[in-house]
This record gives sequence, C-alpha cells and structure tokens, in this order.
Amino acid sequence: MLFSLIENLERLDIVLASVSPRRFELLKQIGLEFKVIPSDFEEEIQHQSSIRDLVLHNARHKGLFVAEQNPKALVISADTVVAIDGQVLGKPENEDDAFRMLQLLSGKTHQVYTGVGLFLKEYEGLKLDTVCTNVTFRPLSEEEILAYINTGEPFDKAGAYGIQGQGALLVERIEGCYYNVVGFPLTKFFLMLKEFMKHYIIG
Ligand SMILES: Cc1cn([C@H]2C[C@H](O)[C@@H](COP(=O)(O)OP(=O)(O)OP(=O)(O)O)O2)c(=O)[nH]c1=O
Repeated sequence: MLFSLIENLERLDIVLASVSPRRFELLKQIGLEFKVIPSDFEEEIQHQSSIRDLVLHNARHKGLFVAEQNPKALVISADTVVAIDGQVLGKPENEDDAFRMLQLLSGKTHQVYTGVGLFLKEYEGLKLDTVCTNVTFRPLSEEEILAYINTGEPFDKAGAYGIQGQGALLVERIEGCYYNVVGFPLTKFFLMLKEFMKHYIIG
C-alpha cells in the first residue's frame, strides 16, 4: 500500500469530514483506513475573490469544524463546485434548477474545482490546495436533459450531473484529473498528505 510509505501516518486516527458517498468510496479505493464525521459548516456558493478561493474557504471551514472537536486526528475535507463563464453552480435546488444548469453546460467547456483540506489541530497543522479539471459537454437536446433529470442523479451533485454515473453520456472529453470531477482529486491528495506529514513527529 502506498500509504505505508508515509511515515507516522499509521499512528493517527484519520477522519473524513464529509457526507459525500463519492469521497468515501474514493478514499476506500486507495486503501485508506478512516472514519466519517460530518461537518456542520454551511457551505457558501457566493464568490470569494475567485472560485479557487471559494472552494478553499469551504474546505477550510468544513475541516476546521471537525478538527476542533477531534484535535488528535488527521482530518480531511473537500469542496467541489462547477463553474461556467465565471458563474458558480452548486447543487441544484429542484428540477427547474437542474434543467437550467444542464442547459448552461450543454455544448460547452466548464471547470470543476475542488478544494482539499488537511488538518492536525493538536500540532496547528493545516494544508489547503485546489485542483481544476476542464469538462466539455456535447450539445444536449431538451429531451435528453429531461430524461437525465428523471434518473434522479443530478440532485446531490454540483453542476447537476455525475460523471461517474449516467452523466458519463453527457461528456465529450475531460482535461485533467477525473477523480477531481467526482469530488476528490486522489493524486493531489496523496502528494499533499506526503508533504504534510513530513512536518510532524507523532509521539
Ligand atoms: C461534477 C460532479 C460532482 N459530484 C459531486 C461530488 C460532491 O459530493 C458534490 C459536490 O458537493 P460538495 O458540497 O463538495 O460535497 P457534499 O455536500 O456532497 O459533501 P460534504 O459537504 O459533506 O463534503 O458533487 C459528483 O459526484 N460527480 C460529478 O461529476
């Protein structure tokens, strides 16, 4: 397992501060042992100074909330949004909102941003970073958009689609990390964790 190469990691309890089933599955896929403690932080969707700052802000506060209560644990957080022409798309509120989002994305390239946070409160440890992937949708007919909404997939997902599900059929190409689109950029996370753990000698 690649995590065995990271010194001291086995000494820490690892906590995922997220209710996202995708993040849970992705961290399982790479062999990490962790538990889930949801964060009560209400994420924002309004712009900070940039979209990167927005996902960093949300990842920071989601993680801090859980880190405060679990100071000895390594806490992991993330936040994903979709952006098109400078407009941020979070999760759709209802069917009309999902329709509006999918129409905006149809036939165009958009960006998926994820902010990732690592926290070790006991040592005042904090690391944050972002990843961006370009995703291009093929042109979609109204009929296709409605049929896709009927699958129920859009409702808990930023931008109203899931590339890992039937939403795969909407996508023409992607440029960058696939796992970032699903909600957790695995390679970036591994590199961040390696760097983060260099600073701590856990007794
Ligand atoms: C674009 C896209 C997003 N998503 C999902 C990933 C995230 O779960 C969700 C974005 O919402 P987030 O607010 O990032 O995460 P969440 O509310 O699901 O979980 P938590 O706040 O507890 O961490 O959209 C997909 O599953 N597939 C996709 O293709």
